[in-house]
Amino acid sequence: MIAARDLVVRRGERRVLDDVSLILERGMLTALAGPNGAGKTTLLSVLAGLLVPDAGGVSLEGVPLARLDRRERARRVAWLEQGARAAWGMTVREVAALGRLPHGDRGEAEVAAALAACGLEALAERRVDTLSGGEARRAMLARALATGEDALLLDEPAADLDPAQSFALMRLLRREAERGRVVAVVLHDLGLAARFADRIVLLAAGRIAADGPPEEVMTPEHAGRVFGVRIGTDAMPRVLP
Ligand SMILES: Nc1ncnc2c1ncn2[C@@H]1O[C@H](COP(=O)(O)OP(=O)(O)OP(=O)(O)O)[C@@H](O)[C@H]1O
Repeated sequence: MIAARDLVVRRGERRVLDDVSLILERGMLTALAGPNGAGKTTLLSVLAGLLVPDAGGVSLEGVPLARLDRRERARRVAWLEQGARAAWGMTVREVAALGRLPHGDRGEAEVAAALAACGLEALAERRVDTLSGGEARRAMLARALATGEDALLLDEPAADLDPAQSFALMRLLRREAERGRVVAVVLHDLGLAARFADRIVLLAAGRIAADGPPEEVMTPEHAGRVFGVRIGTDAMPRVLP
């Protein structure tokens, strides 16, 4: 598991993470949601060990991330940054294989499994700079999948994906969680979070505003307080997963 305790990140005078504590268990799919600027990316990058907090700390299976060398951390915690895109002419397979860099091996079986999981087998030899936005997003996801042993931390992986691909992504993440990984994912699509996540952590102004199963977190009261919008349960036609 990944445990974060009393995290504070300051940007100038402002605390963009303000005393955040949270434990991410293996086997659970956790969605991080919240308004723009709430601190989701900041939190995920601290959890990945890429940003050192001003106070507090993060541990992976009881070992402080700061004590792991960068290579080991990169092997164990896979990270997909927001808007990640490979812009040069590598093939999809080569991009996925970048996930094996911290392992120092070719990891052909892991790369093949990641490509298959992302539905990219038919595109494996295509140059990534010829892909559609959604296909390119899946190629970057395959890179993350090929890497991580313990944890997958993904920042808005569903951006650019159509409904079928979004659902496929969430099912894939559920399977990864069920295989015993820690899986945490930033989502702006609250419907997607509500349908597929085991747990939703709602961030607002650098603090945890709500944390629990979707039915407890996705309430009209939280939506009003955190996002300033009204949500209903019956007015709109719903796409079923
Ligand atoms: N390097 C930086 N310097 C100054 N302020 C920063 C820096 N990085 C982030 N911030 C600020 O910290 C706050 C939290 O940013 P963060 O990217 O974590 O938000 P977010 O919840 O991921 O937002 P979004 O949904 O828009 O991606 C924002 O107000 C942002 O402007």
